[in-house]
Amino acid sequence: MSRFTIATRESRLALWQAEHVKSLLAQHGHDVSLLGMTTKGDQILDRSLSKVGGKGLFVKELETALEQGRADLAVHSLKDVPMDLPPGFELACVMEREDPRDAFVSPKFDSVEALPQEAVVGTSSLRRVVLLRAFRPDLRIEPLRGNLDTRLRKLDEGGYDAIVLAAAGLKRLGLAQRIRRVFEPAQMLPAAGQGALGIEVRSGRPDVVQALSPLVHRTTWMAVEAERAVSRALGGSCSMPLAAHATLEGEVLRLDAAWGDPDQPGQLVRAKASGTVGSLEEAAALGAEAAARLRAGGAH
Ligand SMILES: NCc1[nH]cc(CCC(=O)O)c1CC(=O)O
Repeated sequence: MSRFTIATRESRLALWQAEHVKSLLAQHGHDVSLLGMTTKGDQILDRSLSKVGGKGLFVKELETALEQGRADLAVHSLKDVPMDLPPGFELACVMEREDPRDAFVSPKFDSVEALPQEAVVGTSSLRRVVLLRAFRPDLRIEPLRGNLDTRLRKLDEGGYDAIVLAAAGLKRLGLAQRIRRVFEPAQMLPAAGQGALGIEVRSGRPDVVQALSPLVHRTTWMAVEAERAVSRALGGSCSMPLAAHATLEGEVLRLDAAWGDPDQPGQLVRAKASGTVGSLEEAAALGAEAAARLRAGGAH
């Protein structure tokens, strides 16, 4: 039984996730404390993240804490974790996925179909923008940044008719009652890794990897490995207008991916790949296959 420190961001969702891992590790007899920190990504609320360095801004400070030995593990929403970690770091654990779907949240309207012409929808996700435009080109999509509570507050203050958020975050924070409708993946394909938690460690920490092994959810890991491989093959950034969603039944993995050109509203490229997978490498190979199909269809 060991003592571990978890580096975490201080948003309500990040703290929920870190506490969740803490309690699971405690059930396995470990003594765990949290080290809360504010990252650059949390401070930048006015600009699009893709313009200032991408979502990696959410993980950098946590990695520094791992590097300096101030913490032993960092818990992340996998969606925010860059496709390739910097040298010296590794993904030691992927946990069981929460709902991977996007949620429609609105004080007045039941679904995106119920929105009037030219309604204002808040999201800063390029993926959500290109997918929404593909079936509702009339909507006025306005930027919306900040943590979940901030985004809900901005909706309640009347700035938007509706917003789109990950169902997982809302459910984890006990805000599921705010969900008016969950989008089926066929309509709003989720982001690679959405709803899954990933745990990062400094390389060369077999003690931490060992302690985390009971928390690993292999089915989720296979699915997100395929999803992340799509993104990696198309350039690795997590701020691309890209969606990738995989499910696993037995050993059969089915992967759907979509890419939309922000400059060509309404045009989406879609691709699928499926096959039997017995390892993370095989799952990643299906992701690369879907990415090649997207590229052949014009994704860049
Ligand atoms: N982009 C921010 C982000 N990163 C992780 C989640 C929560 C859902 C998850 O764990 O994937 C969210 C909120 C959202 O997209 O609405």
